[in-house]
Amino acid sequence: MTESSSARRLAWLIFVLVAVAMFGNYYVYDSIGPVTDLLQQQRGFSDTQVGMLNAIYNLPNIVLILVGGVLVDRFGAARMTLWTAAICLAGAVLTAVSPDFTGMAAGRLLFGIGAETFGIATLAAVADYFSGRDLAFAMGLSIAIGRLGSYAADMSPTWFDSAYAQGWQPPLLIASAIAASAFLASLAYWVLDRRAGRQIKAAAPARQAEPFVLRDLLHFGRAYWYLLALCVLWYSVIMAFRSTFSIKYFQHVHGMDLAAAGAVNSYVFLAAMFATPAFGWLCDRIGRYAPLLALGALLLPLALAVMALSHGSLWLSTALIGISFSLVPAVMWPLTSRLVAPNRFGTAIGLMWVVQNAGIGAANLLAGWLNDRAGASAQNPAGYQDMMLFFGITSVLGCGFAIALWLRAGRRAHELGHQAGAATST
Ligand SMILES: C[C@H](NC(=O)[C@@H](N)CCCCN)C(=O)O
Repeated sequence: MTESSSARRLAWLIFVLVAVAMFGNYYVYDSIGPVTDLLQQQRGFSDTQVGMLNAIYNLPNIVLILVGGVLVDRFGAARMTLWTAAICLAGAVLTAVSPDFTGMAAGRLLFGIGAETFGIATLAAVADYFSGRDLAFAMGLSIAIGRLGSYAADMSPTWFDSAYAQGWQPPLLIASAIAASAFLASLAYWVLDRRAGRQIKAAAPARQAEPFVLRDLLHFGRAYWYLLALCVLWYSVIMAFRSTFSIKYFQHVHGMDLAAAGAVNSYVFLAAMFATPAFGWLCDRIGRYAPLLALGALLLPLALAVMALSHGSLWLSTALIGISFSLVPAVMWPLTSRLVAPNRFGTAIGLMWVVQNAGIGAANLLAGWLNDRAGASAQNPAGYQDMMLFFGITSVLGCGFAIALWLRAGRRAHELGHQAGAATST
């Protein structure tokens, strides 16, 4: 076996471990939704308390992820994946075994503190081991496996029906067991990284741990700031609409029942599992990041317009959202690794996710307020127009930043081909 083929095997072995860890992390993140009803029936939790179990995940991250990103650059992806997987495991166990709401909320808080930094560390791990040719494919595949974790959590009432029949606790203990497997995979990754990793890390320049200086943020090029703006605007719309309001909107405006509305929503997730790595692969092959990103960003306002203006079947708008939901993440994260120096990748993502978390929170609040103000309901479907207008304007702005990035790429191609040896066309 040649040195490069054994290096490739090791890189893919590490990828499998990181992907198992990501699956577990996304599963635990989405494990509260399916037990909501049981928590309300058996423990008497209110809607606000259940909402708090998810909101408390985002709250610390509005500040903490930047620190997490800096720590990833300082201590390396493998060590931070291991530490944060341990924090996530502790959080998942505390959530599952706590006798009261306060203990469960503390568990979710702990999980949230670990989970977003874990997300940065795992993206950095993939960037460490995959160079230009496979980078977008490997990142797309790892995100897809994370989405599979979310999908598995949504399907868990069917797959683990006997656990759900026993009450709220067994499903959360299953989530803890999955968090434990994520921790073991992170431990194995850390061991492998220490033993052999240094020889084979991608052709990219190695990360040199350097102290963080606030001034470094100013050295990110203009293309990075356009990407950050797109990240905030696009994720705010996609998360607030798809995860919070879409099912209700499909029921009230398009006359669907709950099962049909949920199915339409889940097709987007399902499609993303296959399409995200496929788009990553395409991106690696043609090396044109900026136009693909602009296309993905453009499809979101188009999908919303089709949805709001037509009353026929939702297949076209669902397909457009599905492509956007797959294409934008498949391009955005590998592109970020090209826009900044390797030893600032964690910091760059951390900064993007700080603003992204705040944006998603604000978009959820504003959309809910617009619906309440207009009295949106099944009896008053027109009441959803303001929300759709808000999502439409926000996504058009996001698309504007994607186009600005593309135009910038034409003039400053080197900014988008940062990695040595990477395909530099944009
Ligand atoms: C890779 C990207 N992740 C994020 O944007 C995270 N800030 C949020 C992840 C939430 C589930 N753990 C993505 O999933 O597209």
